[in-house]
Amino acid sequence: MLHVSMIGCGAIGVGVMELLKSDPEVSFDLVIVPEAGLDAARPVVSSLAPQARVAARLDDDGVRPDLLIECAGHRAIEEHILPALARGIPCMVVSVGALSEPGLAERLEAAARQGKTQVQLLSGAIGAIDALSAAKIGGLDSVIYTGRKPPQAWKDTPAEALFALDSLETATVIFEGTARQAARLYPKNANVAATLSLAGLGMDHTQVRLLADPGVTENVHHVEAKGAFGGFELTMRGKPLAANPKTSALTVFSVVRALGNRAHALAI
Ligand SMILES: NC(=O)C1=CN([C@@H]2O[C@H](COP(=O)(O)OP(=O)(O)OC[C@H]3O[C@@H](n4cnc5c(N)ncnc54)[C@H](O)[C@@H]3O)[C@@H](O)[C@H]2O)C=CC1
Ligand SMILES: O=C([O-])CC(=O)C(=O)O
Repeated sequence: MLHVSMIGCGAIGVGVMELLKSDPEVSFDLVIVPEAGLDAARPVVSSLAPQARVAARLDDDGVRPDLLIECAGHRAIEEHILPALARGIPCMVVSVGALSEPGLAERLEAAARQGKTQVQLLSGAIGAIDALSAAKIGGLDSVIYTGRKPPQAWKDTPAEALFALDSLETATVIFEGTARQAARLYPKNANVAATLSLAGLGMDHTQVRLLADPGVTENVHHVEAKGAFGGFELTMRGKPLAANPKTSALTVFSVVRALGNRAHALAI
């Protein structure tokens, strides 16, 4: 039985608890949300994981989880993942875009080394991370990522001030630049760009284009990679979650897969 503490009780966290509620090998013991979200989270958690407590932080002296998983947002890495790693608790992270902040990847590595443990960055909404990180070993020449989402998925981002999202009639490039710039400007939409960079050519050499496209209903991720291995092209058409159109449903499934791979006897 894998005893899991989870940070976040939003679109991803709820989806993950729903899918794992009848898995006898995974137990959610604690769900961490900010102080202001405790009352809202309690009834949701008690219906999906009745054994779980809801709290604003991991206990300093309580029972240690086998695994701490972040499904919350960039700030949660600083607040919860770094100290847990230093205490030796293995962690998984879904808000990979946070690692675009200079020095954070190195601090995560240092904390994990201090705690003699490991932090796993999950593939989330994108596929072929295994192929890309293997290709990197032989040498990569270029990685180009194009993210295309319906205009409403760019609400509450800098694109809202720059483009009339509600009345766009054609696909519009809202950002073009490096993965590092994309992750800084569009943190909730640039996790994929950051994940591809960390697996491949790095934040400053992975090219990114982001589009608001009234012609799509899905979150479309396109990757073109070339290198000593040859090349690949990948197009993912991710259905957005009803609870959060910025998040593709595959992100939930990727968390469930990662937890299953830790908990079950056969991993794939
Ligand atoms: N790697 C990938 O492909 C993807 C990663 N993500 C990441 O996952 C995160 C969560 O996504 P959703 O569940 O859709 O968001 P959401 O907004 O529906 O839920 C976020 C939850 O985390 C909690 N939370 C926020 N900050 C926190 C903190 N500092 N400490 C503890 N709890 C905190 C909120 O109260 C809420 O319960 C996003 O912010 C994004 O960074 C999202 C989509 C794809
Ligand atoms: O499609 C998704 O779930 C989210 C996304 O684009 C990202 O964070 O890069």
